[in-house]
Amino acid sequence: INMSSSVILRVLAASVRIADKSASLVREIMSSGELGIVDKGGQKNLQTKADTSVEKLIRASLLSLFPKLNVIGEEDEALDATADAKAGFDDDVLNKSSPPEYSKLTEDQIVVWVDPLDGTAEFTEGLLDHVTILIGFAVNGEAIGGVINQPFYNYQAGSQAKLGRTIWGLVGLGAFGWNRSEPPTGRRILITTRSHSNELVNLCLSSMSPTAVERQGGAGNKALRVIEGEADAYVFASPGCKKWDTCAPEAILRAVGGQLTDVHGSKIRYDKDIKFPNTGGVIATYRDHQTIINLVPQKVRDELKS
Ligand SMILES: Nc1ncnc2c1ncn2[C@@H]1O[C@H](COP(=O)(O)O)[C@@H](OP(=O)(O)O)[C@H]1O
Ligand SMILES: [Mg+2]
Repeated sequence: INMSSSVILRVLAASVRIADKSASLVREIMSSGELGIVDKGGQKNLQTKADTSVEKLIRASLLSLFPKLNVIGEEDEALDATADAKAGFDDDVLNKSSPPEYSKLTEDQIVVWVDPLDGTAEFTEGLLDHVTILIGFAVNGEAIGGVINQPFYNYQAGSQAKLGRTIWGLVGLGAFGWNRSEPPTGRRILITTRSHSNELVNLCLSSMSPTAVERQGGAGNKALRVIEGEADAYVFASPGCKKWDTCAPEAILRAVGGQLTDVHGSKIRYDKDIKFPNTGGVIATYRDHQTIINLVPQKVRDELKS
């Protein structure tokens, strides 16, 4: 390991490898057929053995290398000392040079938001390409870097296709591992929740005169669809998403010039002592963010306070 790399690049390089190991674990649990589904209460709020085992793996691996990081995860599992923490570092990340603004960051300044399995409801239903593993990094309350691993990418592409992929990014450096198809001008495909819809969510969508509305699981998955040009905006007028759902997606969007905010267009904060829910909802775009924000109806603005 190149110890001359900045801390943020080393944390990212480790996280890319940890996310890879996590993806193998998720695929193993899926093929075992024993998902161990637990209902956490509320609307489609599920947990599986994959959520808890992956969170333990990510937590143990990161903290064994960087003990001063602030790691916050969806499942809040106690640290499992038996998790094999040796994942190594990704060379492609280490070979980049850190943007100057982050070169002096220290471990304790970084807050890591972990969603071990985003799109859990869809995972239990076999909609495997909606599932992602999210590791996001925040500094001074802002999402600055992240990893999105899609463990079942290509699962319908035949047995020759390589299963799974990793997208990572850092603001000021860019994001890697994605491919954009430029959408036709004038199109407005909105992408939103599949399993957490309600009247307000639908009111917001219908007020935006969409060309089409797609309903898919996962905040990570939906952000990727926007980045790659399959959808024009991710719109979720609900307080149901949490910081671990949006930190990595927001950082990667920002790294490629996009935005992820609440429905008022205000930045989401990721300080270590912040409340978890994104009470102002979520809107993400690759471009023309303000155009979408301007279409949010007053009733939605009134009901979703930042
Ligand atoms: N009403 C709600 N209650 C609980 N979780 C919600 C929710 N609305 C959204 N979420 C969470 O936000 C993430 C994205 O939601 P969706 O897939 O519906 O777009 C999911 O994360 P997890 O799958 O990691 O739990 C989901 O559980
Ligand atoms: Mg999630």
